[in-house]
Amino acid sequence: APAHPLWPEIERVTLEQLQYARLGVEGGVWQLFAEDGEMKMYKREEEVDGLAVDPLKAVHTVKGVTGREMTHYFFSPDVRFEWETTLEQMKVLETIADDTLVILQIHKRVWPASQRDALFWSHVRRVPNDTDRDAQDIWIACNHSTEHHEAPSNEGKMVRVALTVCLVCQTSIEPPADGGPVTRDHLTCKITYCSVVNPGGWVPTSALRAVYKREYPKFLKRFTQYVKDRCDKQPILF
Ligand SMILES: CCCCCc1ccc(-c2ccc(S(=O)(=O)CCO)cc2)cc1[C@H]1C[C@H]1c1ccccn1
Repeated sequence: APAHPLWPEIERVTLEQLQYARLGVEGGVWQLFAEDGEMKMYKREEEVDGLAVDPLKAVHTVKGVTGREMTHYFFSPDVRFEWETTLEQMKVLETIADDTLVILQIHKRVWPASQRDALFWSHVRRVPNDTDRDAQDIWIACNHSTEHHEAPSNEGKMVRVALTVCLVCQTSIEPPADGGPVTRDHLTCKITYCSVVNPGGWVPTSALRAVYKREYPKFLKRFTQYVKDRCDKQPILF
């Protein structure tokens, strides 16, 4: 494993997020707040220092793509502006490895709040499925706020959010009955997207919850559709 000062934290947080995502939405603590076809979005209403920091967990089933493809496009900075509509600027501050980056993102201002930026490490990895041998491996992409000497301190211009986000994907293959080749029609990708965003500075709770209710379903729907479109007619990446 690369000898980088962030590596122990990246390893710990990524595996913690994997366990957190795999807990699903049992326990009755999660409130369903949006549904669209296979996509179900849950939240928990929590406040930290009077700020709404509502953990979010979404589950979705997407046909025709693999978990490797889904997490690849989520991780890749090159395509982020294709699907992230709230992004104004993005800069890769450090390439720690080909699967690990430090990224600074400036998001569009969301009225009535002041503009926000996010500084985080981003990591993607394949995790062998330890419970079900003949299942496909699990793929996880994880973004977690970090410090970085190259990130400009905004001199009060921008408010920095704190976030931990993960996208966990499990691919299933239903092989064709006639023993023919596996095509995208035989693929199903089960997705769990988790996010906890601390807005970093005061936003009226009602306004923030309205933004979450509007932005998160749009974001996950647009992102997953983007991956389906990109993968259509392309060779399958398992
Ligand atoms: C008044 C709003 C204050 C908080 C604004 C804010 C900033 C960043 C983020 C955010 C940052 C990263 C990610 S990601 O999953 O890592 C993908 C890469 O971009 C996801 C969401 C969210 C929000 C909250 C609006 C909410 C919102 C929700 C989904 C989309 C846009 N805005």
